[in-house]
Amino acid sequence: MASTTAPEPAVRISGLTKSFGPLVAVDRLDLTVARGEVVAFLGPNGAGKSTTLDVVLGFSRADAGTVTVLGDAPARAVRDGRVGAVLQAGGLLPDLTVRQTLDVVASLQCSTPDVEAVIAQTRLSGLLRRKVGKCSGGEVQRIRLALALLPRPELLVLDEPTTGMDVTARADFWETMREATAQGRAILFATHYLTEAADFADRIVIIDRGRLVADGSVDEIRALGEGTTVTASWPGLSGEPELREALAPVAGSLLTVSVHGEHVELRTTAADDVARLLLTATPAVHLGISALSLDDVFTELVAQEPDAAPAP
Ligand SMILES: Nc1ncnc2c1ncn2[C@@H]1O[C@H](COP(=O)(O)OP(=O)(O)OP(=O)(O)O)[C@@H](O)[C@H]1O
Repeated sequence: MASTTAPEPAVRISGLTKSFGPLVAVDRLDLTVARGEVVAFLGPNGAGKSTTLDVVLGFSRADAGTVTVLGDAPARAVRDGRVGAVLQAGGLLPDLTVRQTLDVVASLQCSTPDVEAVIAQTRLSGLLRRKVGKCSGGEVQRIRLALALLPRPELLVLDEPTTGMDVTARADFWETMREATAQGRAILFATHYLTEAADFADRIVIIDRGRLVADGSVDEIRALGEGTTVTASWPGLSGEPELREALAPVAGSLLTVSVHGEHVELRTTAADDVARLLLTATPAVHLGISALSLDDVFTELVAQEPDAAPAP
């Protein structure tokens, strides 16, 4: 039940477990999305994102744990029009125009949606007479977004909404999202694109093999990656042993070392010392120092899960 003083979060997932036969797709997952918060849900293929979102949307039931949406059972919150979803597949009739599609869906709603406002928000006014079957992938996702916004939902759930779009279409979709969601509704979106997570979300949640591996702001996630990357060219370098020998005084600071021909790449907790040594005591040139990218951190986080994945 929603309280008048302290509203329940948009999504509260506690100990969610969901298996398919012997495969544990989601394993004791805890995740909360506050009202008005925008959360990106990341993980490699098969990590359990869609399985989790299916439970949040009431399409399937948890084997264990609890999920509430806006303080209610997921299926009920969805039925009451409090949740909008943008999914990848299904649901649209190719022979209807965009206008007809919006009108039909609007006519099925309990409340009277402001169709014109949604058309403006999702920049569909130039497409209204086009048949849905003739729209591009990016345009179809904008139509789906418009349909999801019609009931003015308090929570929007998007499952990889920009997959398959080119860079321009993706940027356009998120720009539209930004305008369409300026009203402070909560958003939970699954994505494979770290940049859109970093650009659009307040918080990033990463899962791997059904388990939570990181949950925090973009800066907090980035800070999980230890060290700084130092790159250089070393003309005539014979191999990694020669590099390691030269760096012996700072060996304790080295996290990773890789050598590709004359190209050297290191991760270290003492970038200045390593850089000084490379430039003064070795033939290395073209030195570069950079913070770890979000991609580096993501790769590291999902690679270091200790448990073996269940057999497929
Ligand atoms: N209905 C199902 N029956 C059997 N196995 C399933 C079913 N749905 C999902 N799985 C399995 O559960 C695991 C998690 O799948 P899920 O689709 O949730 O991952 P995901 O993180 O959304 O992946 P992707 O990024 O590739 O979409 C995968 O191993 C998948 O094969």
